[in-house]
Amino acid sequence: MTQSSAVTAQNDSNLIPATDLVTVSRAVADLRRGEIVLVQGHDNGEAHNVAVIAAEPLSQHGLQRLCDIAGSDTAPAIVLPRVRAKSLGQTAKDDPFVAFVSDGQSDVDANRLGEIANPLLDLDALPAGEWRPISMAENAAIRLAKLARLLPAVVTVPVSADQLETLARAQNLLVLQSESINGYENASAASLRQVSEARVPLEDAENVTVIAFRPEDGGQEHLAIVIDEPAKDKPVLIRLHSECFTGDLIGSLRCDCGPQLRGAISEIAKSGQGGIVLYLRQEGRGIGLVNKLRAYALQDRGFDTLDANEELGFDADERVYRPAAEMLRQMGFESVRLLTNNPEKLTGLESWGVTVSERVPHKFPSNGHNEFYLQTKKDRAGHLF
Ligand SMILES: Nc1nc2c(ncn2[C@@H]2O[C@H](COP(=O)(O)OP(=O)(O)OP(=O)(O)O)[C@@H](O)[C@H]2O)c(=O)[nH]1
Ligand SMILES: [Zn+2]
Repeated sequence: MTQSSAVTAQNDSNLIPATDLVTVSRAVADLRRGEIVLVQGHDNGEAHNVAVIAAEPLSQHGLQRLCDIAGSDTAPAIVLPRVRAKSLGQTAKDDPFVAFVSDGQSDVDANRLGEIANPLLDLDALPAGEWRPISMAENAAIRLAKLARLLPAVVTVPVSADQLETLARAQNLLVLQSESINGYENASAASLRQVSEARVPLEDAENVTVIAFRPEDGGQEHLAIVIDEPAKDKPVLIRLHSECFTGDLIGSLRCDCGPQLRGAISEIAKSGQGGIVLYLRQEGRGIGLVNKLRAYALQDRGFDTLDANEELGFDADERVYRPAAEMLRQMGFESVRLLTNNPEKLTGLESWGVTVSERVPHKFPSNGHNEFYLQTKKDRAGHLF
């Protein structure tokens, strides 16, 4: 499969421009290293911009810079998932995220805010202050923290339009539109292009080509593991496999990912018709490895796999399937037989134009450690075991 056999750019007028895609990707890196980014938004027709720093990592120096932007009369807000806010005593609001503003800047300390944001810590009372709904820009900032695979919690201060330009120039800070952040995942998926391929014989399938697809913003590559030479004019047997460092690489028994990955490769090889495993870089159902380890710590305290995600401020499943659909399209496959027990993968692929002609069950025996995990997927996530 060569690049020339494939790409015809997807005509999608709703996509954000490539320049915005790159800016969001740069902002993800800034947030991860504790830098401030500036986010523009509007609520009820009125501009509301914020300077944002991630609650993780949060240094006193970074927080001080944010307070300097705000001026001495304005305390920063910490934006938290509702579930965390509830555990800290907030009661009224039902929005998924809410902001807490303490009465004075003197109460604000980076360690304290870091503790407030950390759902693994039990805390006593908050400083005096009040809760308020979040703005569009703060909502986008939470999205950015999720894209950065950080805890979905940020610290913000308001910034006027004039101040925004001055700050961007004087402190070399990135300015982002909320719409660009919200449109990032789609545009990044649509921008995937084949960048390399090689033959990689595997233990369970000798005739294998691994093809790497990279998004234009330089984000993580997704991989197509093409087994034998599947025909393009009939439904191809595929598996969508979401990255799982613990299960795929070190043999974790907490999940069923390792057996599912190896099992899919051998089942496709045995079919004699060829097929594809798409290895998608959405570790931990899209929350990232570090947050998955946090979710495991919560599961060790009694939360199930779905509630643990939500306790951290994520959806139970944050995965997207446009990258998979885009890779299939570029390789010339329109219709698939999908190895899965997860109905969301069927609807996810179909919503991006791939025909799923059949679901092929993909169940493996439990191992003495993952019974509750599998049972939860069946009982609560609708998995078809
Ligand atoms: N957040 C979180 N992610 C987990 C947990 N256990 C496994 N995962 C992740 O879940 C994903 C496993 O997904 P898959 O095996 O592709 O899909 P599935 O939803 O189980 O559906 P199937 O196709 O039926 O296997 C991987 O990204 C794992 O890292 C957990 O307890 N918490
Ligand atoms: Zn796993």
